[in-house]
Amino acid sequence: MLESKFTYVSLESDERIHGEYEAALIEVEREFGERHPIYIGGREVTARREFEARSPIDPGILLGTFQEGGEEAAREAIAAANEAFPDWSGRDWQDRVAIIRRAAGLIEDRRFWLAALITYEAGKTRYEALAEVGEAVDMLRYYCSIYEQSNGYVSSMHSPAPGEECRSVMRPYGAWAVISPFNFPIALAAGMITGALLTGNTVVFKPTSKTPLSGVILYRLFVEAGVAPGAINLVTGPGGPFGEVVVAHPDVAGIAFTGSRAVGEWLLRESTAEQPYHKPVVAELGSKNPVIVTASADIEKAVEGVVRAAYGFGGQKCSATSRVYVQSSVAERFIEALRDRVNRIEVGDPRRREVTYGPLIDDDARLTFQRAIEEAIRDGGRLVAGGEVLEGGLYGLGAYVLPTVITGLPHNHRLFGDELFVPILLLGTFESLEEGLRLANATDYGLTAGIFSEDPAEIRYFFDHIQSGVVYANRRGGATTGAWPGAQPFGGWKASGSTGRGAGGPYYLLSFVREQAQTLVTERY
Ligand SMILES: NC(=O)c1ccc[n+]([C@@H]2O[C@H](COP(=O)([O-])OP(=O)(O)OC[C@H]3O[C@@H](n4cnc5c(N)ncnc54)[C@H](O)[C@@H]3O)[C@@H](O)[C@H]2O)c1
Ligand SMILES: N[C@@H](CCC=O)C(=O)O
Repeated sequence: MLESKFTYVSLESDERIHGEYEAALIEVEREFGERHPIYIGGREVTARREFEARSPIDPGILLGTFQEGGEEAAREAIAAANEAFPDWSGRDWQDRVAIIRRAAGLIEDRRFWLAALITYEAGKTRYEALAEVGEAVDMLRYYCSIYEQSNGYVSSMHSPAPGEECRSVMRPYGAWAVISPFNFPIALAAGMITGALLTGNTVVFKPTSKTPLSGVILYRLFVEAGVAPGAINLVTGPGGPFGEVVVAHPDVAGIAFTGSRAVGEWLLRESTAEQPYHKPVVAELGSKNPVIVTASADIEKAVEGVVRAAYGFGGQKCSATSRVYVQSSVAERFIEALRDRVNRIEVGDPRRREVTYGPLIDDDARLTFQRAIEEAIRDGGRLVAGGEVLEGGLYGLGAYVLPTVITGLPHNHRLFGDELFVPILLLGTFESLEEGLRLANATDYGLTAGIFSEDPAEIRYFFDHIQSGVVYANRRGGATTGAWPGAQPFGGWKASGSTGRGAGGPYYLLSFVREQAQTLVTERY
């Protein structure tokens, strides 16, 4: 056992992780190259078409071949999830807690293997991958403890009239579609699946086609832990046909989605339009997270916090810092220190210990990076650091790009507003803290935000006025990244989320249940 927990903000690692992780890198390769079915009601199903998943580190590494499940597979899986619902929801809630705790234990036992898988499939470094697996374990255990503390959401209520015995019972809805993104293929998928299963709902899980192997492994883990076949089903394949079915199918009780704003808003709109009545859509979406650095800030701390949050996993986190606003009087000092620090970042093969971040997920991400740089320069932006796509050797195989800082663009430029999901940091300046807050809030998004200031009054002003769901002050380990279950409930305001309740927080499970007020009148009245 490791002595300390390994999180996203761990600044030092236990030496022993390296040997175990490196052994797992070799072991996990034995899983590669297999053909994987879809799982419906515990049956292995094949589709008419298949697709291959390859590693972003080197597309020569074939991770596996997967079924391209279409509308038919989605419908069959919804039927299986509905068939399993009475039994799964009718179990004692303590049984479901025991199963999810077992799933957490299995994930923990295989943490190095799973971290190695994440490295190959998503391109994360060992630090990011191990933290993600730890997040998954703690997320599942945290939800179990919340459910237990809430007595399975059964509460005795007051008796308003003689003989009336009243209870509030939070009940599951039915079969949920769970749709996950590529950037946290284990933690976020496991979190959404658990939200649904623990509370008695059943699941049709569709992982992204960018990281489908993690999806298959996660499905197997939940089944091994004791989730009944049919209570969880797995459909791999493109999002479009799956989405078309789940937004309109009357037997879909709800959708849990984490991913881009465009897809999430489409699901919200279409579900409202197509379903016979309102169904819950738990949507955790993108962002454009700001950091404010005031004149009172510890500049070294601010630079470290911004660098870790802007470039951890190559900026491919919904929580990544993508805008930094610096008070004019310290801007020059901050920019110099930032340039120096960014130029020391090592981009390369994420399997290597000394690498800070690896490849972007795919060629589309590389194109987004290139086009943003061209646009910034065309519109008068200046490169403080980076701006290049790396070439030659391993770099020529995947999408490897330099961490980039751009200044000189007007605050209302598109690049200050759109989520890019690549390692590009936009830098602007402000005169007063009020102006800094106005700039930070000038976006539809509202997921995470940070401030660096040594003045408590400034920090209070920031907390009171920033329009984001997850906010940090003076966080060297990650100015806007690295929320942890049970500590920082992770939910977006405005366009960044649909429920106002954070994942990994005390209210998350409530999105998967609806209240029933039960009144029993005893016979003598
Ligand atoms: N707020 C959060 O908690 C959070 C966490 C992680 C990632 N994200 C966001 O996710 C995005 C990155 O992930 P991504 O590139 O995988 O997102 P994405 O929206 O491209 O894909 C997410 C999932 O949606 C599926 N999908 C695509 N089109 C669909 C459709 N029409 N109907 C149904 N499903 C469809 C995909 O196959 C995938 O499984 C970023 O915007 C990031 O900010 C948000
Ligand atoms: N817990 C992670 C989740 C990021 C999602 O993309 C963070 O806070 O950075």
